[in-house]
Amino acid sequence: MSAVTGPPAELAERRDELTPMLQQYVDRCAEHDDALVLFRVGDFYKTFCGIAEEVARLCELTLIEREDSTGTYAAAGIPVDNAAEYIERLLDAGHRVAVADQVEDPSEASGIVERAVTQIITPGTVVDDELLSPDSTYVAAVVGADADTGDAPAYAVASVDVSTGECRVAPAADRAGAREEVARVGPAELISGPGTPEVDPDCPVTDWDDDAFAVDAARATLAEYADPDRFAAVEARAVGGLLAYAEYTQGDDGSLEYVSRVRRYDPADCLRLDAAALRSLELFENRAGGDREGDTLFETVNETVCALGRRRLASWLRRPLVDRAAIEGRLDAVGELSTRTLLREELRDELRAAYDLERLVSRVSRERANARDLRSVARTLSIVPNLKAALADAESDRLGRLRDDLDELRETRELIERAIAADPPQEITEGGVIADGFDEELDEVRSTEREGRAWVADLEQQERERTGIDNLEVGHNQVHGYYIEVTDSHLDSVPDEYRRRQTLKNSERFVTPELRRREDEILGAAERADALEYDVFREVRAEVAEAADRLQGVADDLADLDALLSLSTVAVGPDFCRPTFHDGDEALEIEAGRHPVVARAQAEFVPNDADLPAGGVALITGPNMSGKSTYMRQVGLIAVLAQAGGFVPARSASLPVLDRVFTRVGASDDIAGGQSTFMREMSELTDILHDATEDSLVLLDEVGRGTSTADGLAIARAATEFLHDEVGARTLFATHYHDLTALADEREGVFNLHFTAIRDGDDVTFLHRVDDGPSSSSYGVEVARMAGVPDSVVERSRELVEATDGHERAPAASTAPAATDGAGTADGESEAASDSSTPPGQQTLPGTEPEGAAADGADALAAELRELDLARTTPLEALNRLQELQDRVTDR
Ligand SMILES: Nc1ncnc2c1ncn2[C@@H]1O[C@H](COP(=O)(O)OP(=O)(O)OP(=O)(O)O)[C@@H](O)[C@H]1O
Repeated sequence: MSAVTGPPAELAERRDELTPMLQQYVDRCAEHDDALVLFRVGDFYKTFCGIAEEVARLCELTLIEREDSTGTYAAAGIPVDNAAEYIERLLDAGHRVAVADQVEDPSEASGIVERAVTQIITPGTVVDDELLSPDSTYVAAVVGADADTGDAPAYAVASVDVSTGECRVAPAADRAGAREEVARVGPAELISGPGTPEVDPDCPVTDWDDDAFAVDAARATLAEYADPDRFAAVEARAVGGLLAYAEYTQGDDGSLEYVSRVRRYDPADCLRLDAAALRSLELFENRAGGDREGDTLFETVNETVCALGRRRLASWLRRPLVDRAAIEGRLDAVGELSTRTLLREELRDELRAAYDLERLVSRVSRERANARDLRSVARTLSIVPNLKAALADAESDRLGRLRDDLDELRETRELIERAIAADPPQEITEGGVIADGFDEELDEVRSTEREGRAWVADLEQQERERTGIDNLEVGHNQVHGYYIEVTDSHLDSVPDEYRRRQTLKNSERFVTPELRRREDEILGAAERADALEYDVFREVRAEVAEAADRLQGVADDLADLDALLSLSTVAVGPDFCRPTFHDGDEALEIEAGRHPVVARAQAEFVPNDADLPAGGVALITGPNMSGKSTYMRQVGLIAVLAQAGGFVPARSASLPVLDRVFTRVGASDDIAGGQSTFMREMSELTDILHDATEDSLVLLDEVGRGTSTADGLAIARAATEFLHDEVGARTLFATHYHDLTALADEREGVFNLHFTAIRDGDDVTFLHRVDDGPSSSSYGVEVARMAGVPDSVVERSRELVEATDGHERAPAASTAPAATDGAGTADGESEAASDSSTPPGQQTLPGTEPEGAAADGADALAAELRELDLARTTPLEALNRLQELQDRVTDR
């Protein structure tokens, strides 16, 4: 119960004195004390007291005083007709919403109409179309095994999309694995009970009844959807507890019949991307936290034409394949579609007409579908024969299978087309829903109604002729029904059987016994027709619901086809190629690769090659903004896209099947996210060092930068050595620690790459081209010079850097097992062997004493100099900073 939810105190304490309506409100609030209760009164959802204040504040509604015999209360009302828009605001503010609807027909109620909560709307369980984005919306639960029983697996992560019925559960070996799976699912809401571990999700967490996660209760819930014996205890608890929650949120509807399959899956069966990788590769969100069109890999390659395909493509990118045959299967289909332009466009045109069949079917099963929804089901089914025909000569296995599997569901479609009116209204209780000719009884009743109306329509003319009153009129109003109106000047001509009904200013209104009889007949028939239509509609809907599984099968196939078409549409773009895969012992080779997102926005994008042998570690140096991160991400994205079954932006790509892509983006790059602490950096590094395998791709960007230079360098070096010596993962490591480049001479398989910039007068041009070998270490000072720093200061900086270079290699080398000859420095100069007497982290500066306080000062100075981020420093700042440093050196 939050501060504002639960029964308002001023009402609850005197419940018995309240009006019956407010008593009901208090009761519903008490039953749902964790949600804001919206209480249906007429055309509004009303709220009272504290809840009203909160709702009025968040929805910018007027707070009114409601007065009755028992007192005055604050009240606010949300109009039922556009409730969705307001409910969305309440959800965004972190609330849950319980909708209490009238569950009795007001005309039949004795006393106050009974209201019950029919739906609880939470961020992860919305089913209302108006509140749903086209993307998947999951609610998830994580459960840990009971430590005493030593059950395996240790954790399970369950997720369900209540709007489509997609439900899955995955085992996880440890909490990190569970956390990673939650990140991959990306739920809108996470359910937690006392036994559930903390996994820091990026979404609201809802406390949920602990009992639901107890193994017996959970198995009992699960038994309604799947055979509980297929699941380990911890999996059954996670998915059973979660489904119980989903049922609870759907109020009266109870069991979610359309959850027809609960799938178990193993996260290791896909290319694993943890939260850090999803974020830094910008798969679904750019690092600024948005998903602006074109800013993410997903938006860049999303050419789907229907919601089904959009969600499918997202799930393929979130979980790329690791099974080579399955990858090749998708690539074959993408390849075929990419070369057959006409077929591709024909299929896409057909799919544009597809509605969101998954969600429609779930609405049909939940008895929430209206007549328009059924028409949309039929419309979607009507494209199936065309798709099958278009795919008749498809050659690839995958497309052939799709063609053969696609189920036309002819009977279901015909049933809907025969039964439902062509353009039915939104409401299913007000008639006009069922087509003529479908139900005999309905047809009869309708014809009675039609005849009656025709008789009335003719009456005016007939009576004018019979009575000779030429301005006699037949009309209708709500109160008196049909009447015959005669102006006062003609009252003499009114026949005897006319009965007076109403006197107006200049006229009188009459009825006749026959008109009354006809009226009753019309009204009776209309009412009967509405009731009949409703019954017939429900029967038709129930019959369609019987085919729910088959319809979901069609939805599945349409989703696959749209996703394949999307990948093939991207594949025909300039310079995309089909990747090839090898067993993993060969190099990851990319020729003229491009970053799919950056290259799309940048016409002048410079393609780059990559050649990373098994176990190879590439150390990438180069000035800020030269393209290091882009290059590394581009390798990662090409791998992800390829394993999702897509063509890749390169001239050629020969790839291993990766098991995971790890990324660690250094502090400076993450600052925008506001969450870059050194601690976080290290814990992500720990995960990588623990979990990477020789089939993994590791992308490290400026690791160690969040701490002092010496520590950072030591950590970066040790981590690189570990990855190379112990793990054997393919690694790309972008670093500003120039000293790290010496590792290339010590370890086979470690090599240097660099990015350069060239100077032309005052202009710096970044080539964005990757080249072999390390970059020049004196680049920072060059930038300072270009920025206009005075010559004397630049000269002094150069001296300091050279001196530092000469000595700083000592600590780095001293951590390596083998002594080094110090060759292969930045400038290509050979340096003397390191001074092994210099302690780690200490440098000697020319013109200063090598010992004591002065040496410490020089150390600090050198460290500060190296940490200067020149690409992000304005000339003025640089000048001031150098002045400050110079002052310090001169004072000494
Ligand atoms: N291959 C390329 N062709 C054209 N432009 C590129 C290329 N690679 C990167 N760029 C451009 O250069 C900018 C900087 O690239 P990137 O962030 O990769 O540099 P960086 O070397 O990692 O910088 P830092 O060290 O500051 O993190 C990018 O935003 C992009 O616009």
